[in-house]
Amino acid sequence: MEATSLKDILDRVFNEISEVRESSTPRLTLREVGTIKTVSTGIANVFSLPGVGFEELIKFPGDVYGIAFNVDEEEIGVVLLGEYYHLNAGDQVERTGRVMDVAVGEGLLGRVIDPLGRPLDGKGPVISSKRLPIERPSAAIMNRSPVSVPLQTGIKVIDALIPVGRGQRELILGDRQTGKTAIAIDTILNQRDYDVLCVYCAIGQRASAVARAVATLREKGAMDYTVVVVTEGNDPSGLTYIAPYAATSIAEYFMEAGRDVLIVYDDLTNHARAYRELSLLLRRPPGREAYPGDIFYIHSRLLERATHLFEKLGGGSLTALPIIETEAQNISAYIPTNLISITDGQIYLSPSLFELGVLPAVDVGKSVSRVGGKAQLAAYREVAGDLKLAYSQFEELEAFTRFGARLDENTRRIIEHGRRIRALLKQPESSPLPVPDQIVLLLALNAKLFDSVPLDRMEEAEASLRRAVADIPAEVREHLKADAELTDNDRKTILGIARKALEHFQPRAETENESEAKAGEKSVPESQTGDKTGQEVQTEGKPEPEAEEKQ
Ligand SMILES: Nc1ncnc2c1ncn2[C@@H]1O[C@H](COP(=O)(O)OP(=O)(O)OP(=O)(O)O)[C@@H](O)[C@H]1O
Repeated sequence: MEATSLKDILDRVFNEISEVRESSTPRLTLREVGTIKTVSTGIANVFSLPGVGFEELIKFPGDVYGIAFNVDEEEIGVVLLGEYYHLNAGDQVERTGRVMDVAVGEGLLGRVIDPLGRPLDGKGPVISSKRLPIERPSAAIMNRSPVSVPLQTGIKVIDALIPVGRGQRELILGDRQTGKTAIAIDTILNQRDYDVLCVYCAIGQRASAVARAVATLREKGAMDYTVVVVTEGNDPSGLTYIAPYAATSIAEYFMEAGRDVLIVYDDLTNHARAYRELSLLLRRPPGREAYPGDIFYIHSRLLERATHLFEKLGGGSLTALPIIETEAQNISAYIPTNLISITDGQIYLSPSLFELGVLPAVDVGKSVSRVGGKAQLAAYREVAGDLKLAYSQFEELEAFTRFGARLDENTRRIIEHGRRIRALLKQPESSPLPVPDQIVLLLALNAKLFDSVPLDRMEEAEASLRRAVADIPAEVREHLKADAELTDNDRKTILGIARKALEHFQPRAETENESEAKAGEKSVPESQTGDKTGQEVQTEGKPEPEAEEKQ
């Protein structure tokens, strides 16, 4: 009995000792540590990290991370994502075994963050339960659905003549200060009524420009459905380089959850420059304009992620509006041509139109939307064809008026109509127009109801017609919003209301006294001029700054 109990005791003690031994066995984790060889602007060369993978995240002292970009046998070129002034040759760095990822989720809506997900708006930490890698493969062709739903920008000239569809990539390009950001921000503002989430990615922008954009979004209540990802001009180039990829992952999370998303990259010129800087510092061979050979690939793999997913994958979409700055209107420079060939169309902003006060300064002749037309609402399609034709005819003929040439009646009419089109397509910043208002204005314009309105009263006439939109019966207004052809009855009702709203803007008939007074002043009164001359074209309405300054 005693012997058994002694054996039991010994067994128990033995078991306990083994348990203690097992639990106290230190868990060994492998840490691969390398050493900094050199540090330069935004770049570090590291050696003794033989197992590192391409684009792996490397941890530097002071909680700074870097991405392994050049992976050679002897050393690794690392792009730094933070301040590097405290780093020295000889410092130790560590492999992390993971690639760069970013926090995603609903908690990001309304926030201003940097590409690493750090808050910049002073509203505390960003709440998110999921992270996605910043570089992800784009959707397979079989998972993509055709672009079929319009993305209303609320900007008349774009919605009517250069329509954008959900899932499309439409480039906005133009010289500096031509209103590129304004178009993108207005498009975001207009998404409030359409349940489209937005991501605005400011890449290497001036802090004041970013602050202005965020203030506009906040003031107009657009931050509720927008995420702003910011890198400023003085941020490390590495951070600027990863910004659009991180922003796209944030947008893709929503798209994969079945939502429609709009992403703005403002602008990819700064992105290309940051990549060029990094590549030159990493001693990659420079090519055209000193850009590295894979400059096309960095933008194509980014924009390829914009798409419209199939219904079985949730049917979400990601529409991309990349922005590019041109120099001296040179749209055939390297980066603009790359982007033009990657995207499904471009909106070109002309500095000369901007100077003439034609805002937004969209040059319709140089702008195109390759897939948006298929997604355009039927009511727009009805007006767009005539409008485009009339406008391009006008642009061709406008040159003649500069020389004060005598114009026949038909040409004069085309020019007068074109001037009304140009005046009506003007639109102030931050005031996107609802679809019914746009279609009513464009129908009236096509029906030449504006042609007798003096040019200096066009704004007033437009406002009057917009007020009259409220008088349009609800079922007709629904037709305008729905993707349905307008019936003859709809058209008649709309034009009837438009005629009434515009009747006060017809040129004032001269009273007898006024005519007599004029007759006294001039030997040949204007009303007696037989044919309409070029001089008359220039004196009608307000003197035309467009025609004069273009000389
Ligand atoms: N439709 C408009 N109506 C009135 N002003 C406008 C309009 N569009 C743009 N502007 C004004 O034009 C100026 C330039 O606009 P914006 O900053 O959008 O241009 P940008 O091309 O993005 O400039 P940058 O080259 O600095 O990025 C701003 O002062 C803006 O307020």
